[in-house]
Amino acid sequence: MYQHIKVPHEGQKISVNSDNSLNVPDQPIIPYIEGDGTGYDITPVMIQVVDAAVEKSYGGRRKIHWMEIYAGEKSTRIYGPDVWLPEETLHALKDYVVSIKGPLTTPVGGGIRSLNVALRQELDLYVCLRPVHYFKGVPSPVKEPEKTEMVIFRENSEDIYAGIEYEAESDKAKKLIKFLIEELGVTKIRFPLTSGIGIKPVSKEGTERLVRKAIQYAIDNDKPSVTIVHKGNIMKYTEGGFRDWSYALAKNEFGSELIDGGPWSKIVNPKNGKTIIIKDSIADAFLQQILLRPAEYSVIATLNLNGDYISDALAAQIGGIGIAPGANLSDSIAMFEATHGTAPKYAGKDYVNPGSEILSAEMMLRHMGWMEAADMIISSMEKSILSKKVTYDFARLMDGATQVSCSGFGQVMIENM
Ligand SMILES: NC(=O)C1=CN([C@@H]2O[C@H](COP(=O)(O)OP(=O)(O)OC[C@H]3O[C@@H](n4cnc5c(N)ncnc54)[C@H](OP(=O)(O)O)[C@@H]3O)[C@@H](O)[C@H]2O)C=CC1
Ligand SMILES: O=C(O)CCC(=O)C(=O)O
Ligand SMILES: [Mg+2]
Repeated sequence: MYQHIKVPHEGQKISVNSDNSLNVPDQPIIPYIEGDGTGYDITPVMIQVVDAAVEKSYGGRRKIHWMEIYAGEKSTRIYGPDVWLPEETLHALKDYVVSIKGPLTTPVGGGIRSLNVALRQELDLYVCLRPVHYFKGVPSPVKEPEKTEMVIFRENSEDIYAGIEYEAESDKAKKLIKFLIEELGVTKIRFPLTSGIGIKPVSKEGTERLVRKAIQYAIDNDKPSVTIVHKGNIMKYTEGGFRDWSYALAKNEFGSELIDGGPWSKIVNPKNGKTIIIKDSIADAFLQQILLRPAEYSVIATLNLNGDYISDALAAQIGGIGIAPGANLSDSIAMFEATHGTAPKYAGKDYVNPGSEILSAEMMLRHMGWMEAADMIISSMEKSILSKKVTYDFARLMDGATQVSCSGFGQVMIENM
């Protein structure tokens, strides 16, 4: 029994088999978090579009029973002023296996730590999967946006997102800095008395489980390369470790062989005999390469902070974060969410592009094996963009566009199914 979550009277739970495959009933209960800011605008539109795609694909045989669960500002209104992430929300996310969320606000500087990061850590959703795909007709700042076709595997559980950070001049910062200086002989903290200090854990296990998924994805989806993106020249034992453990995993688990003495290597895709190149790129150089030579990159495996930056940069190349979906995955649990945040200046105005959240739901439907409904969302998104009835973010860059609201774009999508 939940305190505030109302379980729908109809519908069943999705369950997980011992091999981590899913049992998806025809009438699953799917928990959703509305989200802060523009979450209020985009989440209902996403639900309407998904319901329409499911209804049109399966004629009533299949139906999602949505179950609202709470986090962020809405949670503090329902559970009490300090309850940002109720225990029962975590319980429902685990128990119902597949879920979707809107964006949640994180204050800069002080205040609560990120609820988005907390959800990923609590549920050990160690893969942040963010496909970057160009839809024809979307205005883009690059000349050939269709050449940007990548899938980001962002490590989602460690790096500086672990939140081990101490405020400048606090007792803990002083203690840690003293330890570094006196016990480890550190001499390079330039201003020890006024430094805030953070710790960046990056592990072999954490790297391996992420990169294993990225390489397997390349195999399953016939991709030509996996690029390990890191800043291992500067952060030798964290980002450099990530690179070295990644190459080692490719060799030990996928039988990769060095190309011209390495470190690049190649594996043979067991499914079709084609070559998959395993390569690496230093993060700063990578960020200019994706603009200049995007066609050379396909699957990207990277650490948490790099993945955060790269996600928004690549989204911009294909038209912006209004159309950038994502998933947070463990071996069994999946929580889908857009790449963008709460865009507070537009909150409650029925204004922003619901495309990222809708495409995140499309990924969710595909994850559930509901391919027809997922395909219908993709084809309707394509038609809707080509019809030039689009939200402000596209309309301001498109010749001859008709600007529609957030809910208006949802209606356009439903009409195009
Ligand atoms: N997973 C999550 O829940 C995430 C949460 N956040 C949180 O969101 C809050 C705001 O972060 P901020 O840095 O402003 O980043 P946002 O992603 O919220 O917004 C930045 C800009 O991106 C554009 N944008 C965002 N969403 C949309 C949309 N749906 N349609 C069209 N354009 C969009 C807008 O650009 P323009 O001004 O050009 O119109 C907006 O000003 C912070 O508290 C942050 O921590 C951030 C990222 C992810
Ligand atoms: O947690 C946050 O507020 C920001 C998260 C973020 O930017 C992301 O996941 O891409
Ligand atoms: Mg981000």
